[in-house]
Amino acid sequence: MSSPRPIQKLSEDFRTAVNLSTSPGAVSTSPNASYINQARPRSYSMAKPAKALKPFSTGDMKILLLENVNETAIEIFNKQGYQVEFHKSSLPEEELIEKIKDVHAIGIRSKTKLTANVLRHAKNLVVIGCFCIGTNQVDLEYAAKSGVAVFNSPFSNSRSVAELVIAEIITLSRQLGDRSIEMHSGVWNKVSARCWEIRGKTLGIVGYGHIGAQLSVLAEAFGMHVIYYDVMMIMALGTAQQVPTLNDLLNQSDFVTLHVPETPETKDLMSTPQFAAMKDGAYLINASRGTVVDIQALVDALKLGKLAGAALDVYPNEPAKNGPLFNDELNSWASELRSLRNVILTPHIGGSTEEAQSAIGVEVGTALTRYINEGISTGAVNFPEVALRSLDLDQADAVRVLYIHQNVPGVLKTVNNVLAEHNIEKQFSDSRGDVAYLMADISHVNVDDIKSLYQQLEQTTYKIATRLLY
Ligand SMILES: NC(=O)C1=CN([C@@H]2O[C@H](COP(=O)(O)OP(=O)(O)OC[C@H]3O[C@@H](n4cnc5c(N)ncnc54)[C@H](O)[C@@H]3O)[C@@H](O)[C@H]2O)C=CC1
Ligand SMILES: O=C(O)C(=O)COP(=O)(O)O
Repeated sequence: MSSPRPIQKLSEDFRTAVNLSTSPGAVSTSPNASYINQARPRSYSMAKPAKALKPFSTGDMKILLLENVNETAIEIFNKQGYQVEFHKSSLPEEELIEKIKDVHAIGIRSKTKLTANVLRHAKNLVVIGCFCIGTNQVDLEYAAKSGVAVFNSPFSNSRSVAELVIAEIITLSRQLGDRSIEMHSGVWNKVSARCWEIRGKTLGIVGYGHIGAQLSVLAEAFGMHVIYYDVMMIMALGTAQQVPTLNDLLNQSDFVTLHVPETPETKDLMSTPQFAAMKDGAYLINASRGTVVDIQALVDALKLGKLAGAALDVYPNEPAKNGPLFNDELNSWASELRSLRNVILTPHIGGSTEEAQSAIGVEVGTALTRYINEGISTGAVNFPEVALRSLDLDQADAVRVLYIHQNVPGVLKTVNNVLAEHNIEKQFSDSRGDVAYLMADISHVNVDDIKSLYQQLEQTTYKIATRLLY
């Protein structure tokens, strides 16, 4: 092994050698102890001090955060010395395209649409963070094929959504929304007609995943009988029962609540025939995605008195920012829906609690930092999941190779021929669909080797993206 050199010096040498400034190639900087302590996966041995790897010198990494991503994430990125640009709302497509051109990472929530048309302008993009559960707003396949990993927070706001739904079940059942609106306009209207306890009523949960299952437990604690429909066979919690078809659920439930992802199969899952199949006087709750309900058909069912009420948190078109924007221009049925009684309308706040947002900020912020600094893709939603134990601090002449490529035969042979001049200490490779990802730690590499290694890997036929960390 050659004698260790100051890491900052090595970084400068490499930057000069390969003439890279802010491209997603690779330059390391000095270790950042706070990151090592906070973010290292628990399963990693801390027996030997780990070498911190970064692809850019401090300050080169540009992160664009939209939609009021929580300050816990900003703190994580600031500690790394990354440049953070923060916006409270999402951006119009043209502005987004301009901004995404030179950023290395972007953090969004459910509004920002990262379509192929937007992503093709993102020449330096390494990673996308969805600071929410849903990832339907991102073209995941296009991102993967461009070598961009996508991370989300699979369950940090599930409890918040489940609690909101419990509140809505009682609010609908007791017509609390209407009573409150009346009182605010000075009207005393004491009624008990068609106001019910929820005890003993049947809750039908469509989609028994993280949110549906959590809700099931809470609802049973209120004395409700729970049934659920899911495309998968899922173990029932408590005394809940899975039913074989959506229709079985619809014609037994007093409350139907939707917790499915946005997919082609769930588009208009609830439309005229499904409302017809529901019990007379039942209620619908949707806190999943706006496309899951045909809202004009819901308006008709409510007007006919078939349903006794509904609570909607999500809509096919949602405003990009706060303000008086929920109108017919956005969704043709908006004013008709707003005029209906016992209909609760909320502005996509299911996951909007201090607890959820702060947890999501830490979770996704940490995942992005780990991917940027170490290449670890565990938990990515569109990408092969690859991780290696960290390099030790004393491994000054070691390089971590991150090589994303098309998943075709023969690539590893070519790449290993390039790497074989060095000592491959450890390597791991995985594929997902058309994309594969190789991570290798190699030693006995000097600065000139790094340049040539980078160039050789960049020239391979099936390469999608290369990063070298050291
Ligand atoms: N309103 C809000 O603020 C929030 C909304 N969401 C939405 O809620 C959705 C569900 O979240 P999780 O429970 O965490 O997801 P999950 O992935 O844990 O569960 C979804 C369940 O739906 C089932 N499913 C999929 N397609 C189906 C179909 N066609 N019919 C019946 N079941 C189907 C799946 O098998 C799975 O069990 C998210 O995808 C997101 O769109 C999530 C968080 C906050
Ligand atoms: O987590 C999700 O999927 C949500 O729908 C919440 O979205 P938001 O973070 O409020 O834009």
